[in-house]
Amino acid sequence: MSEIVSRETLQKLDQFEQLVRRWNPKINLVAPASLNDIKARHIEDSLQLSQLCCPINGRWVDLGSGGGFPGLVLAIAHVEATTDFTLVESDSRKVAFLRTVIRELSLTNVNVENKRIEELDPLNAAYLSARALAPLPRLMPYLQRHLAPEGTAWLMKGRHWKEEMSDAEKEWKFKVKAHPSASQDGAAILEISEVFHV
Ligand SMILES: C[S@@+](CC[C@H](N)C(=O)[O-])C[C@H]1O[C@@H](n2cnc3c(N)ncnc32)[C@H](O)[C@@H]1O
Repeated sequence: MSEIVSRETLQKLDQFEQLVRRWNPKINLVAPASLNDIKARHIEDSLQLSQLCCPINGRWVDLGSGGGFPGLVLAIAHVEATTDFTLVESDSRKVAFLRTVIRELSLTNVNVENKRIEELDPLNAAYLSARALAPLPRLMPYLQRHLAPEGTAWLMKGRHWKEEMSDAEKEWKFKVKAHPSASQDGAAILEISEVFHV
């Protein structure tokens, strides 16, 4: 990880990791079994998007952020002026955690929407991300509603991504490129654009 981010970013990611550890017993931000390996399982996993999408230019919206993966990790790694991040999370306890991190790390490029995705006005995002939120067919309406016409979604999927894609293709037309995930055998990051309901 140290090869891809600056020393200041590494320090902030360490602070973030400490906060996850502190809050996790209360609100289960990550599975307790993965707590010993937060860096590889959650932080570096999230940073894969940074490598795929760089440079980021425009509004990034992370749906169902939970403990901040991948949206808050990306906001910590991308403080450039051309980018701003919105984290959408319906669980108020997780929102309290996300806002605490934002305050303690003095992040100015990220805000949190404490709402259900379905309740939001269209967000016109240049980038949308979602990790462990829902199967692809359930994500497609969110993409159609919240992606800007030229926008791209980056969906972090487990090993059943091919079946999810076949299911989604029954009702949706979209452009897709599958990038193998470095974190888990068989997992993929789906880059999706030009979404239309059939
Ligand atoms: C399994 S967690 C994944 C969290 C995070 N993305 C990660 O990878 O660790 C899914 C999160 O999405 C939130 N969520 C689920 N459905 C939602 C909805 N319709 N609108 C907003 N947030 C939602 C849940 O509260 C939960 O925090």
